[in-house]
Amino acid sequence: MSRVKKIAVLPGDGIGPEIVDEAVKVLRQVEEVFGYSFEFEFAMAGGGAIDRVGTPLPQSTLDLCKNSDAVLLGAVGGPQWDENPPDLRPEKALLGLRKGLGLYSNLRPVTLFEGMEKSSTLRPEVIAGVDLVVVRELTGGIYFGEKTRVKTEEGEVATDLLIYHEHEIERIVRLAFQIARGRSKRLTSVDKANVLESSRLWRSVVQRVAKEFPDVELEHMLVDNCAMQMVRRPAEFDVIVTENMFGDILSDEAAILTGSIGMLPSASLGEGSLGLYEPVHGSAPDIAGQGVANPSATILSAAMMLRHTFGYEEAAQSIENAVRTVLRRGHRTPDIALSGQMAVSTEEFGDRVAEELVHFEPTPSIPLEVMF
Ligand SMILES: NC(=O)c1ccc[n+]([C@@H]2O[C@H](COP(=O)([O-])OP(=O)(O)OC[C@H]3O[C@@H](n4cnc5c(N)ncnc54)[C@H](O)[C@@H]3O)[C@@H](O)[C@H]2O)c1
Ligand SMILES: CC(C)[C@H](C(=O)O)[C@@H](O)C(=O)O
Ligand SMILES: [Mg+2]
Repeated sequence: MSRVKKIAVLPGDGIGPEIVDEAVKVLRQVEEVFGYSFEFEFAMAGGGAIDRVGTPLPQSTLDLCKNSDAVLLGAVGGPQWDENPPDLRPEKALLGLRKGLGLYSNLRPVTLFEGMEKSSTLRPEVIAGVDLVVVRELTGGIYFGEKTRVKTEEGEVATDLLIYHEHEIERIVRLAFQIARGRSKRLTSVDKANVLESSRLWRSVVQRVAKEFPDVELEHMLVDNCAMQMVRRPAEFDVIVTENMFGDILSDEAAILTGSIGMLPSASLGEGSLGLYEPVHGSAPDIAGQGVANPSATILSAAMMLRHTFGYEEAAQSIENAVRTVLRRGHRTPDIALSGQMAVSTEEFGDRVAEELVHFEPTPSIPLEVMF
């Protein structure tokens, strides 16, 4: 019997608590079905933490995460904190967690589940066969460079430093090559090397690391072209590796290939086994508290946790298969429901996925599998 795994749970703001509840429900069902044991410890992060204790990422939360096997996060942020000074922004919690836990690689699988073509606003024939992974650098680049804001005679001036060290590029690029090797052996490196020096460094590091992976077909693509190709011929992408901000933007765009931003999970990993698992979307203040948020992204993030941190591959697949089955049966939240179809609530969707786990039978197809 494996030892109890400790999971730090940070529901956060907006729809965060609603979607995290469903992922925890599914993980509890995994305990029942597979005999694993999880210990969930809840903690504050984001806007709620600012309101209660005056900081987005309390030291106690960071310590809990460091002392856990994995972290499950909902989302942070909301309009009530939008005017806060930089250090009192909910998003600081996320950036602090990623940096504080050394989680430099962010895997964002983009999978089109069967029957979901019609849920996207894109034409079904354009998105047919979409199955790609965005590998996003997560602790460097413009998000973490020095920021300044000064008043001058001509008005205010603000700067954000975009800085990359060679070693930061090298480790994420090597991981992306390894992932590509385990999939279809195609890697697209996305940069803006026609303008940015940091991108020229990025490209030269990619070219150097590529020599270790002669079996992987590499292409370089400028980010503006990539944004266009992503909706023109998305099924031709397999693994995309890119820097922090480009990865943020491209992954939201890629979400629409799957039907909704509510479908995209993520894993943030570093050198050790500790990982942070969260949906790609935000706190969706416009639908918070209504019970209509799509919990798939968070449930699928829990599956990624089982795979990447705990090595529970069969249980991870069982969650993915359960989501697939529930969607195929037409149980869908409003963001992905077809017109004329009765949508289910966040809670009902989670219930259905949890019920489906009981009926799991392993299949050889693993669309979300990322090998490294
Ligand atoms: N990881 C995070 O915590 C995270 C990520 C992105 C944005 N944010 C924060 O969230 C807040 C809102 O940001 P935003 O509106 O730009 O992005 P968002 O992702 O929260 O919402 C964008 C749109 O997608 C919809 N949406 C998002 N998740 C959904 C789901 N699970 N089911 C159905 N619909 C869903 C929302 O209703 C909204 O219309 C901001 O404060 C932002 O900084 C947090
Ligand atoms: C909220 C924000 C800091 C965050 C990011 O840009 O990394 C979010 O958009 C994401 O994609 O996880
Ligand atoms: Mg984002």
